[in-house]
Amino acid sequence: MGTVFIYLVVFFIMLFIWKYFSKSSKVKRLPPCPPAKPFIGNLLDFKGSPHLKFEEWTERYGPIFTWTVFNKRGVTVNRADLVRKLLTHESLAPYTNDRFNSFQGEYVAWNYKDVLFGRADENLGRLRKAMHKGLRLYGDGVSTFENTVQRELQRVVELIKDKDGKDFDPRPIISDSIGNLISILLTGSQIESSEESKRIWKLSNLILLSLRPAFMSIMETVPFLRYFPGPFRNTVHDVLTARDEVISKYYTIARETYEPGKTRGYVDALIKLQEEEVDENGVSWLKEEHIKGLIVDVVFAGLMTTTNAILIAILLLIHHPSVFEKVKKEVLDIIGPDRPPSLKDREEMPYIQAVILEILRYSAHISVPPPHRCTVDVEFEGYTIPQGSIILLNFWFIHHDPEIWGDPWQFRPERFLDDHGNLLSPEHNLRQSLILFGVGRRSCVGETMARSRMFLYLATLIQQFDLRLPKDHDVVSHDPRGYSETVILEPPQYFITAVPQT
Ligand code: HEM
Repeated sequence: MGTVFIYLVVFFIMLFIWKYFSKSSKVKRLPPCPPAKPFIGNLLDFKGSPHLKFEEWTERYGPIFTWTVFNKRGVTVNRADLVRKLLTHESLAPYTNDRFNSFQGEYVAWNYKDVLFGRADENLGRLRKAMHKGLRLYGDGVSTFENTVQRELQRVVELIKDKDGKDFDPRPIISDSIGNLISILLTGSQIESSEESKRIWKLSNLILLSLRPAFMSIMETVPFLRYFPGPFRNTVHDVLTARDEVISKYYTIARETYEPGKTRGYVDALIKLQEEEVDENGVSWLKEEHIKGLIVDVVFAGLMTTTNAILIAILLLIHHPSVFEKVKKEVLDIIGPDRPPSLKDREEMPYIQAVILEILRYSAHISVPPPHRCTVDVEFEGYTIPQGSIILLNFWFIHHDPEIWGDPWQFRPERFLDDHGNLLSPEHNLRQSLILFGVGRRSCVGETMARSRMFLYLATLIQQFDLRLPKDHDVVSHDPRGYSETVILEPPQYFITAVPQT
């Protein structure tokens, strides 16, 4: 009874907020909007996959449309050239690259002390730089990274050989392996137990769940719901518990055992930066909570994105044996059967590069990246995007737009090659339409790492095995329209056969 009363009070407060904001809107011309219900707006439209709903709306309302959930307005942008303009044009970029008020930013990232959920304030540039430095993917860092991944891949190859040519589900092997790499990246040490792997996956899964548009809009409109018994309080509790477990494992221990002059991994590199970048009073701008926030970012953004990209890649390759044979030939011609693939090989391997681009385009598995927020009323393409609007980038449609791609539902790496088999230059129209890692001030900080890991994993698996459809299990479709309903898409469970290269 008490809970019902509380929810009724909440309902009336929200009704008041909605009325208040509806009256105070003095926007000139809004983008087209699908029909919305009084008070809740388009909330019910987001029951399923947001990216599929957005695809439907793009076909009906065009490249920019708007929607509401309670008093929150969202604007969705559905063309690569428009995304580029909105996020990078000098007259717009200062106002379109903030993130929005979020439960994740406030609670999970210690009041926006990270990059992923962090505000576009004076610290953002420094934090992005700190993250780049911590990831150490330049200079000597590249060979350290390469050696680590190569060693990890030897372990993966042995695990797959143990399957003895029988069907197996590659997810546990790949997800443990990427988890292991994250652990080595953070502290220099491997994951010690399956409990540890479960811990970082639990945190990532919970953050992913809390990123659903309906959940976020409700949490922003009525933040105090998190204090009342019910699903919101439970989610908040679960995410924070998982976050603290990860931090105590990766930050607290690294801090206690830190030795100046010795950099075991990302956490040490950040502690070192904290010691170096101090003002005249010896106080660093990089606070302990920033370091923790950056750890949460690497765990969440680094784990799910690449694991799913590699699993999608394997699924696509077993369904496209002619692509597999072609890429295998390139791997064996350039690298040969014995030596581990190295990042330098990439320059001579246009086909595998085209395959990786096409895997990421075809699946568009970051279907709707983390929302941006408009900090002032912005005039754009004849419309007003009102101050405070959430801006969502519809990467799903952008990478499947038939006007750009012609046959978007065909997996065809050749689309990224010219008549001589060379990779299209980054300036080519099609490459410009590919904005998988975002553009401008909030583009992906982990792009180099993600691309490098994908290359090394795929080149090694293709070199060492013939990857084929399963013999004794149902064949699962590779079509991304059937993947999970979360904002980072993941393929359903599937089985493969891997015959070792003789
Ligand atoms: C296939 C793999 C990946 C893809 C496709 C991808 C894609 C993206 C996209 C689309 C964004 C949002 C851009 C925007 O908001 O405008 C983003 C942001 C971000 N990514 Fe990635 N990402 C990948 C892997 C990674 C990895 C491995 C890391 C870290 C180790 C990472 C760290 C981040 C961070 C911290 C941000 C937030 C940047 C900011 O807000 O300033 N990502 N990524």
